[in-house]
Amino acid sequence: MDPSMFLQYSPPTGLPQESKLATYMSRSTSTPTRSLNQAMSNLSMESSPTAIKKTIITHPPPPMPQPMPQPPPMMTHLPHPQFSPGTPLQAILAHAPPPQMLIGEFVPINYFNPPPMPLPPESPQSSPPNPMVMPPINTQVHQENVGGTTYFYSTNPDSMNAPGLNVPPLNPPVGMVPEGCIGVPSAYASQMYAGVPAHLPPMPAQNKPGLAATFYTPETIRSEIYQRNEDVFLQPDIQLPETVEMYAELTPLEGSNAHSLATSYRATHRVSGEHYALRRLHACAAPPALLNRIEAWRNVDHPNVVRLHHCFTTKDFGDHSVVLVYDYHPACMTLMTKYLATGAPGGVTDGNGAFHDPFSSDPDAPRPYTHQKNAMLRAVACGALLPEAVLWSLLVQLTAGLRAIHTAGLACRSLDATKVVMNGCRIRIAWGGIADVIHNSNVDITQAQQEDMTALGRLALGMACRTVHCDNLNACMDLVARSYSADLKNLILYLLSATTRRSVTDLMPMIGARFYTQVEALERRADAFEEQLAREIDNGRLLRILIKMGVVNERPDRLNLDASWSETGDRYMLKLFRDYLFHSVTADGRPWLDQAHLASALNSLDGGSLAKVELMSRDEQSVLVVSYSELKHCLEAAFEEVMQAAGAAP
Ligand SMILES: Nc1ncnc2c1ncn2[C@@H]1O[C@H](COP(=O)(O)OP(=O)(O)OP(=O)(O)O)[C@@H](O)[C@H]1O
Repeated sequence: MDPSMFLQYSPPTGLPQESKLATYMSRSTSTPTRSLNQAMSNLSMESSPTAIKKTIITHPPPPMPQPMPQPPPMMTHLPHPQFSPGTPLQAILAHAPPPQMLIGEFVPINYFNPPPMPLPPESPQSSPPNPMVMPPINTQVHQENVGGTTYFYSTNPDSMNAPGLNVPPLNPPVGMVPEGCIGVPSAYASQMYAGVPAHLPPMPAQNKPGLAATFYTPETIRSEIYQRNEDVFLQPDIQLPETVEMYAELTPLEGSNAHSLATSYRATHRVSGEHYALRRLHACAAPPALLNRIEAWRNVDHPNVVRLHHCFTTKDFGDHSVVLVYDYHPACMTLMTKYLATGAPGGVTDGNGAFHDPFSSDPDAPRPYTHQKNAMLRAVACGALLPEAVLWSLLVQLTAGLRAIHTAGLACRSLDATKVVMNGCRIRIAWGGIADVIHNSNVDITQAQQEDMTALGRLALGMACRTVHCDNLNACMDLVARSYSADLKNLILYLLSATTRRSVTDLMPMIGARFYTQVEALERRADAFEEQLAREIDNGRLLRILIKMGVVNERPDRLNLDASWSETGDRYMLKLFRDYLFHSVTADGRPWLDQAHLASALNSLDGGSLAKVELMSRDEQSVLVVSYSELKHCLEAAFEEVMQAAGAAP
C-alpha cells in the first residue's frame, strides 16, 4: 500500500463534525468517573499500559518477555523506551502526556480489562468463562484516507503474541490437556461451533436443509420436545378440588374416561412446582398392610417402570379416596391408544378411516371380508402389523421393567396395554402397586409373578396381531408364525405356557443378540441428542451475546445522566457493529441476510478473535477497522455500566 496514503493521527477534532465517530474518539466528558476510577484501582503493571496510551503510541512492552515486534515502516510511533514491565504506575503516569492526549480518553478500545464482576442475580449469564484471561491490548491507532473515506485502524503488532488472547499457549499449563490427548487444547473451544461429529451418519443429500438450518435442532426432535411441553400447559380442571394434600392444579389426564373405580390426574406439587401423575382410587379403604407394599414399590427405580413416590388417603374429593403419586411423563400414550385402539396410527382402516380389528368378536365390527383369515391376510397386506424390530424393542423394555419389579419381590398384577405407557421410544410399566391397594388380600407373590408372565405373553401376542381380542389363540399364533420369526413365536408360546414355571431371566437367551440391537439403537439416539445438546449450548451462548447487545444498543434513557450515552464511546462502535451484523445491504441496496455470517461474526465476538472487521458510519464518511477482541471489550464494559446503573440506588 502506498505509504503516502497514511495520514498522521490527528486529534479527534479533525474528524468531520457530522461523524459519530468523533464521539467515539473523544469522550472525555462522557466517560463516567466511576469507570475510570474503577479502572485505575484495577490497574496493575501487567494490565495498566492502556491507561497512558497516546495517539499513535506503542505502549509499554508486552508482559511476556519476547522480542518487540517491528512496527510497519509507514506507521509513526512514539515509543517509551524508559518504561519496562516493572516500572511503577506512578512513574508511568509522571511521564504521561498532557491529559488531553490521554488515549484512554479518546480510544477506549481495550481501555482496561474489567475484573470479573459477579453478576446480579437477575442478569443474564455471561459467556462461559474463557480458559484464559483476556489481558489489555496495546493499541495503536492510524487513520487513512481512501477516496474520501477515512479508515481508522487499531493496529497492534504485539497483540498476536499477547498472552491470554485466546491464542493457545505453546506450553499449556499442566492438566489442561486431557490425558492421552496429543496437541494443544483450543482456546476457542467454548466459542466455536464444533460441527457435526463424524460418528453421526451424514444427512441424505436430498434432505439437506441449507447451512442455516444446521444451527438449529431438527424438526423431529423439536416437535417431540414441544409436544411434551404442550402437555405441561394443560389447563387445570376447575371442577376439581383446588388442592389435594400437597398437590394443586389437578388436570384429568387425557384419555382417562371417568368411571367409578379410578381417575388419573396430572398435578403440581405446591412447594417444588414439579408435576406428578396422581391415580385416585375412589371410595377405597386404606388397608393396614398397604404401607409395607407401597414402601417396596417406592424402591423400584427403573427406566422402564413409572416411579411411585408415595400414597395417601384423602377426603378432598368428597369420599375416602386413596391417591398414589407417580412421576409424571409428559405426552405419554398407552400402548392401547398408540397401537390397538380404533384409529390407532398404522391400523387397518377402511375408506372412512375406521380401524378394522380382524380378531374382533364384536359382530358389528366392520369386516372387509367374511372370513377371518382373509381379514388377517389383509392386515398383513396393508402393512398394519408392527415391524418385528418394534416388537422386540417393546419386549426388551417390558421384560427389563418386569425383571426389576419381580426382583423387588413384587408383581404387577395389572399388566395390559392400558397400563403400559410410552413417550418417544421409551416404554414404561405404569401405575405399579395399584393392584396391591385394590386387592388388599394377601396374595401369593410367586403365583402373581407367573400371572405377570402370562399377561406379558398376551400383551406380546396382542401387539403382534394388533388386536385386543386374542381369544382365538390358534388364529393369532398362525398370524405370528406367518409374519414373524420363529424366535418371536417361541417366546410368546413360552410366556403363554402356563403349565411350566417361567421366569423373566429365562427370557434373556431367547432375546439373544436382539438385546444388542436395542442397546445400539439407544446409543445412536443418545448420540443424536448429545449432538443437538452441543448445538443448543452454542445457540444459548450466542443468545447471551445478543441479549447484551440488545441491552446496550441505542438505549433511549439517560444512563448515568448522560443522554447521549448509547451514541458515544464504546457504544457507538457497538452500534456500528450491530449495523454491520444485521443491516448490511448488497451493492444494489437489498438487505443482505446470511445466517452463517451472523453466527460466525457473533462467535468471533464471543471468542474475542483478533480478526478485524470494518465498521462504516451511517453517513458513510468513515470506516473503523477494529478487532473482535476490541469489540468484545466494548460490549463487556458497556454492559457492565448498564448493570451497575440498574443496581444503583435511585
Ligand atoms: N406417569 C404418567 N405420566 C403421564 N401420563 C401418564 C402416566 N401414566 C399414565 N399416563 C397417561 O394418562 C392417561 C390416562 O391413563 P389411565 O391409565 O387412567 O388410562 P385409562 O385408559 O383411562 O385407564 P383406566 O380405565 O384404568 O382409568 C393415558 O393417556 C396415559 O398415557
